[in-house]
Amino acid sequence: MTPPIVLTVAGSDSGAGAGIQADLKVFAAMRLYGTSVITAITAQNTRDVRGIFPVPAEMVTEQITALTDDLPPVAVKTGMLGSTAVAEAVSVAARSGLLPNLVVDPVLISTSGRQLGVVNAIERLLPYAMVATPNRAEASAILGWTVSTPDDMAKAAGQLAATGARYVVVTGGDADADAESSADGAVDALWTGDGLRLLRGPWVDTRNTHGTGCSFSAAIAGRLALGDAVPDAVAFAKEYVARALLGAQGWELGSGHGPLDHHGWSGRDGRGSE
Ligand SMILES: Nc1ncnc2c1ncn2[C@@H]1O[C@H](COP(=O)(O)OP(=O)(O)OP(=O)(O)O)[C@@H](O)[C@H]1O
Ligand SMILES: Cc1ncc(CO)c(N)n1
Repeated sequence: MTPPIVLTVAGSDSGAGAGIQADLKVFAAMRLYGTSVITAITAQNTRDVRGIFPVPAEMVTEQITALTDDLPPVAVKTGMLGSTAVAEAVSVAARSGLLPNLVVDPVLISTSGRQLGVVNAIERLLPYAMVATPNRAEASAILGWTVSTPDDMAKAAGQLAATGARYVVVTGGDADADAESSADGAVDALWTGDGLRLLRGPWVDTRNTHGTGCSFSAAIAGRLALGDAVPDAVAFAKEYVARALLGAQGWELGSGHGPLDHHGWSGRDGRGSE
């Protein structure tokens, strides 16, 4: 069967744990055909982001039109956009209907603390999002108040719907900074348009968490490309990330936050059947 096309619009991570490289691994693990539009090049490893080279907005537009003319995606995710000009170029494409089933991961700061995006750029794109996937820090930056507990996450998910995103998942993966919340398991809050749900999964105790957010949003886009409804795609992505974290728990790649095992299906195929 010809695989569905799924597109990532994101930054390159030289360490290949996050960004474009992580997204393409997720798509490959799901046996989808992944394409990519690169918004910035980062010099990065498991410890830090050392340099950022932005791609000009015109070149981002040229990549998008080259793909939509010949390899049109069924679903799309965005990650690091870098600049307001790039976010504007991506918003123009979204407004023209070139980016269907759009999952917006509002990347603002890397796990290692480097600024990778700006709030007003993300806000331009959110009205076109089918799903937005901010973590707690990103939700806090967009809303202007500190999102911390599961109750806060649920409230934030509802408030973020006002940005125009149809579904919002506020993820709680940075809870390793916060032992109390990791004791509750891995909690995410989902706004579905007509209600809120808390999604709970087992907490995986590991240092290898580089790229969890990128992989999560890529897996959601992947399942949308396969025809899932959004809540099912989100549930699948949560389980996928948990498995990928477990698979890489014993890995020793780099001395910082190492990558996930994107192919760690434990006998499953990429489309979720045993
Ligand atoms: N240690 C963990 N154990 C289980 N699930 C986790 C863990 N860390 C993250 N997750 C899950 O991974 C998904 C992505 O969430 P997370 O909050 O980590 O994204 P993020 O902070 O944007 O990632 P990044 O660090 O790549 O920016 C969520 O479903 C979250 O619950
Ligand atoms: C390129 C890139 N995108 C996203 C993230 C966030 O994890 C990162 N560290 N690097």
